[in-house]
Amino acid sequence: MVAGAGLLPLSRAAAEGFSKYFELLQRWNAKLNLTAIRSNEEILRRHFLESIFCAQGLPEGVGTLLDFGSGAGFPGIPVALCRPEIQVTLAESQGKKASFLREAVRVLGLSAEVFGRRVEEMAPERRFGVVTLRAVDKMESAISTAAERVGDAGWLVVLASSSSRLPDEFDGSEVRIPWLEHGVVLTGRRMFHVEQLPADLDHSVELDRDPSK
Ligand SMILES: C[S@@+](CC[C@H](N)C(=O)[O-])C[C@H]1O[C@@H](n2cnc3c(N)ncnc32)[C@H](O)[C@@H]1O
Repeated sequence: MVAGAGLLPLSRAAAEGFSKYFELLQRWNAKLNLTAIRSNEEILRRHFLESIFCAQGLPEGVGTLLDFGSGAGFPGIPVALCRPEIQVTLAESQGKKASFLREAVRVLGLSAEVFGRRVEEMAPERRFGVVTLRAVDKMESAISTAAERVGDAGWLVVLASSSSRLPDEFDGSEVRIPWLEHGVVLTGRRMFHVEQLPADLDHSVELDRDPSK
């Protein structure tokens, strides 16, 4: 299925991890309604393949990743399986989903951290090399909260529809998810922190001004 979707082959360890993860998700989902997608085929196509596509496209040399609003673990757990060199933090504020994530981390033997509260409650100094965001409510405001957690020269990666935008301080590119009609991965690298801009800079005037006048 992975090769058919144009993705790179998985390592044996990752493939075994995905198989255990799928089994665990089916079992918990039957009782706790962790994801609105119920059919096995759609779970594989949407949650698994999209997350693997995201994981395989992450830049090299990344040390830490925050999955903002991880839900049942997408894309954070697939990232931890495909890119074991990245230290993943799964942030999920709903108790039952955070419990599932802790169980998944245990069963899959991952070194990922589960942060079972809102990202806004994390220590203010915590920053990450990459912050991922997928299918979180109120996407616009979630993107700006997520952006605050991206470290210097770090990356913000948003799986969304093509109408979503990254904040101005991110130099972004967009890759279409080949098997989805509207799905894209927006990837942007932080150029500067908003608080580093001079306080007296009036952006609207600077950006609109014609340099010849
Ligand atoms: C619709 S689910 C999607 C989960 C997953 N990212 C996916 O793509 O399947 C969104 C999740 O984000 C969580 N969430 C929303 N805002 C959050 C925040 N500020 N901090 C932590 N979790 C948050 C919600 O509890 C919910 O489980």
